[in-house]
Formats: sequence, C-alpha cells, structure tokens
Amino acid sequence: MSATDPLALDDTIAALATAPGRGALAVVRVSGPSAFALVETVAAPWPPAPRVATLLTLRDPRTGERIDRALVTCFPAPRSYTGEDVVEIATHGGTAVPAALLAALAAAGARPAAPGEFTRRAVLHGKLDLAQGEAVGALIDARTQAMRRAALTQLDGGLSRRVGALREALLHVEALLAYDIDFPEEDDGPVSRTRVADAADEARRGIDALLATVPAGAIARDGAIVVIAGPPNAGKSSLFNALAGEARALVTEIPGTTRDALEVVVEPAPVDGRRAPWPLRLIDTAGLRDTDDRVERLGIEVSERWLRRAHAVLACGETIDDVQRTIDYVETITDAPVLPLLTKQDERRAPGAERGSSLGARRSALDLHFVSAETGAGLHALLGAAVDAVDARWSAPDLPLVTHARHQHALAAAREELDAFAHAWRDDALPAPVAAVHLRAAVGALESVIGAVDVEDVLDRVFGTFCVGK
Ligand SMILES: Nc1nc2c(c(=O)[nH]1)N(C=O)[C@@H](CNc1ccc(C(=O)N[C@@H](CCC(=O)O)C(=O)O)cc1)CN2
Ligand SMILES: Nc1nc2c(ncn2[C@@H]2O[C@H](COP(=O)(O)OP(=O)(O)OP(=O)(O)O)[C@@H](O)[C@H]2O)c(=O)[nH]1
Ligand SMILES: [Mg+2]
Repeated sequence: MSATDPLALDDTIAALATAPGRGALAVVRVSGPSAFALVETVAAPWPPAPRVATLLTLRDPRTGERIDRALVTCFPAPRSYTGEDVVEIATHGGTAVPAALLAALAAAGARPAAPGEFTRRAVLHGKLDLAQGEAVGALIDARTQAMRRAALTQLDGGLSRRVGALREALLHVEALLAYDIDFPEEDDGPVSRTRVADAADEARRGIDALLATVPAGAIARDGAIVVIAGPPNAGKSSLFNALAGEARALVTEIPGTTRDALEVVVEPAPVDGRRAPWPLRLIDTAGLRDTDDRVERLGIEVSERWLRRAHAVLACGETIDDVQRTIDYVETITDAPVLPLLTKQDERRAPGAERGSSLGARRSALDLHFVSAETGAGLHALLGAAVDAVDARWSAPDLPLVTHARHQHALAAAREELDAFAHAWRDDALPAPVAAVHLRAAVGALESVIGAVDVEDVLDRVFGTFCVGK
C-alpha cells in the first residue's frame, strides 16, 4: 500500500466508536502499528496490563492539561478486533471530552478513521471475510429482530460457509474439467461427461436455494410489504387508518379518492405471546377499476407496482363478487399470498346478504375475513393472519438469508454463468475450454461475496486430486 493511499494500513487511525452526543460514556478506538506509542503520550500511568480495563488519567500532551479520567484497554495484535494493536478509551460521554481526546490523539499523529475503516482492517487482516465485514454494518443498521438474527448469522460466517462450500464444489468441477481437457480421449475414464454436468447442477441448485431466501431477507430487513387492494370505495383507506391507529389516509364516500400509495409501518400485537420478528409495511393504494381519469389511472399503475413487490395482499370488497374479482385480478400480477376480506362488516351498514348463510360454500372456499374499520372488528385477527401468510410463504428456516443486494447480484451472476456452462457442456455446444471459462466466472462471482481470491486453491486441487504426473 502506498503512502499516499488515503486508507493506508501503516497509518494509526482513531475515531469515536459510540454515537456522538449526550450519553454516559464515549468510546474512542485507536488501531494501527503506533496505537500504543500514541496513546502513551496521552494516558498515564503507562502501560496498563493487556486486555484489562484500567483507570488512567488522560492529558493533552501539548499543554499537559487534564482531559478526563478514563478506562483504557489495550489489545495487542493480533488478538484484537482489527488484528492490529488496538486501544479502547472509554471516557465520560457528551461532546467535549471525546473531542478533546481525539484532538490530542490527532496532534500525536493519529489519522481520523474513514467510515468502516476498523472493520475494513479486520477484513484485510483476515479477522473477518468480506460478507462478515458487511454483516457488522448490517447488525448496526438492523431495525428488526429478524434482521438482527440474519446479520448475526452472517457475522458468524453462516452465509460465508454456504458460499464457500458452493465455491469448493465448483473448484472440484473445475478440476474434473481440467482433467477432461488434458485427456479428452478418455471419454469413459474417471471423468464422465454426466459426472461433471451433475456436479455443476448440484452447485446450481445450491445457489438457487440461497437466491430463494432473498424475499425473506428483504422482509427481515425492511418488514413485509402488505398491499391493500380492491375496487374504489371498498373501504381500503379506512382499513389502512384503522390498522395504523391514526387517520393517515383521506377517506370520502367518493370512489377514486386515493391516488398515490401511502405507507405505514405496523408492529402487529403478539399472538400467543409470540411477536412477529418483522413489522408489516401496509400500503394503501388507489381502487382498481377501468377509468378514463388520467390521474386515477396513474394511481392504479402505482397500485400495480406495489402489488408486484407485495409479500401479501389484502383483497378487499364489500361483496363476495368484488372480493373474488379483486383476487382474480391480483393473481395476474403477483403470486404472493392473498387474504380475502369483506369490509364494512358493522351495524351501521344496511343489513346486506354478505353475512348471511347464503354465502355458502364460496365463503368457506375463500376463507374470508370479516372486518370493520368503524368498530375495529376482525382487525387483530387479520394482522395475525397476514403475519402467518407471509411467514408460511417466504420463511427460509434452514438457510442464512441473503440480505445484501451485492450478494444477490453476485449469486445471480454465478447462476447465469453456471447456466451458460451447463449449456456449453451438456449440449457439446462449445469446446470444453470455453465451457471452463463460464465455470471460472461462476467461481469468481462466488468469491466476490466472501472476498476469497486464492488461485492456489484451484491449482492445489487440479494437481492434488489427479496427480497427473506432469
Ligand atoms: N468494547 C468493545 N465492545 C465490542 C466490540 C469492540 O470492538 N469493543 N465489538 C466490535 O465490533 C463487538 C464485539 N466483537 C469483537 C470481536 C472480536 C474482538 C477481538 O478482540 N478479537 C480478538 C480476540 C478474541 C479472543 O480473545 O477470544 C481476535 O479475534 O483475535 C473484539 C470484539 C461488540 N462489542
Ligand atoms: N359503516 C362503515 N363504513 C365504512 C367502513 N369503511 C369505510 N367506510 C365508508 O366507505 C366509504 C369509502 O371508504 P374509503 O376508505 O375511502 O374507501 P377506499 O377503498 O379507500 O376508496 P378509494 O380510495 O376511492 O379507492 C367512506 O364513506 C367510508 O366512511 C366501515 O368499516 N364501516
Ligand atoms: Mg382510499
């Protein structure tokens, strides 16, 4: 790394590790080759025992003025978060104390750390792989308990192990292929064409399984998108307001009131003491109907866009036929679970047919919910059913969730390369060395997830497994 590199590893970096502002404590972290020498100019008596929090006096070395009394912990390399010498200084909180300390450290030669630079160093020193490094950020950003769990699994190496195993499998296929390229005439030798194809196929299924967790990952990260759909005037906005517990959306008796989509985040109340690990993102949308009104038409297009992203749909209507029409329409747009519900099921409504026994078989076939925005009837059960429907459709219990777009794109790229490989290999469409290029690209895509870039691995395998004696 050159001396002009803004993130040079031979610099010693310092930064506030806790959120800025008023608080009981502030932790300043220092990492790098001169961490101990630098802090020694500020903290006394020096040195404290390694890995023992020790109460020291901090002074500005330029003036000798006392800054604070603080708990200082030294972590000699390599047993530290970054793998370098690290010092953590826990001062009194607020703004003035840590600012004075950081100024003193800067005067002593510490460079202010760039965002994420401590974790970046942890990756560069092999303490974490790339996906684990990203998990640290995701854990800090987690707003839902499901996201906390997903990030922690990723930090523990859950995703990395899966991707690493898939990479290993592909390296094995590469080795088989290398043998085939070297000895193409041995068609029925140790490497049959189907063996290579099957091994590649299995890896492809593994990648598909990970990609299938993307919706669950999105739900963990942002909550489940639950779209309220139905004809104009069905009571969608009233339902939205009732579920939100506040009058967020305009409600009128005029059909076509809602145009833009509105969103509110709802934490469903626990069912049987069980709390949903993610919130619901309720989306109120324009009523669905054929219309010549340009603005209303735009609103319906917005509805359709949300339906495409939906994790579940509340299909509303005042009559069974309306509900059925809504379901039929929604199902042309999304395969997300659809919860049918009859709205306005309260006393103030003129007694209609829909609650009567004439509903018959169709009602039970639909598994209808009966709700009233006016009285709140059925709302609690509806939210519980929405949580269950999302969970049943999207949960991926035994796999680490793919929550980063970067990982999704890399996995999708690997998937495409494997498709291209399978095509070239199975159909004999292209010579083996060309097929091998796709395989290499698939390996590269997987490596970009975890940051593994060791060509030695392939070489070891090619020559280790086959021992071709060249
Ligand atoms: N005070 C403090 N709390 C913290 C952190 C920190 O850096 N400092 N962490 C920062 O994110 C998290 C904990 N993660 C950490 C991970 C590794 C090491 C570490 O020192 N690893 C060494 C030694 C391991 C050992 O002795 O068992 C190593 O890996 O060699 C420290 C914290 C959350 N809490
Ligand atoms: N009695 C009763 N009336 C309701 C209920 N929900 C909605 N309404 C009435 O039905 C009319 C339409 O309600 P909205 O919530 O605006 O209907 P919407 O589906 O959002 O309509 P658009 O935005 O036009 O698509 C209003 O006059 C509401 O007061 C309910 O639960 N009970
Ligand atoms: Mg509305």
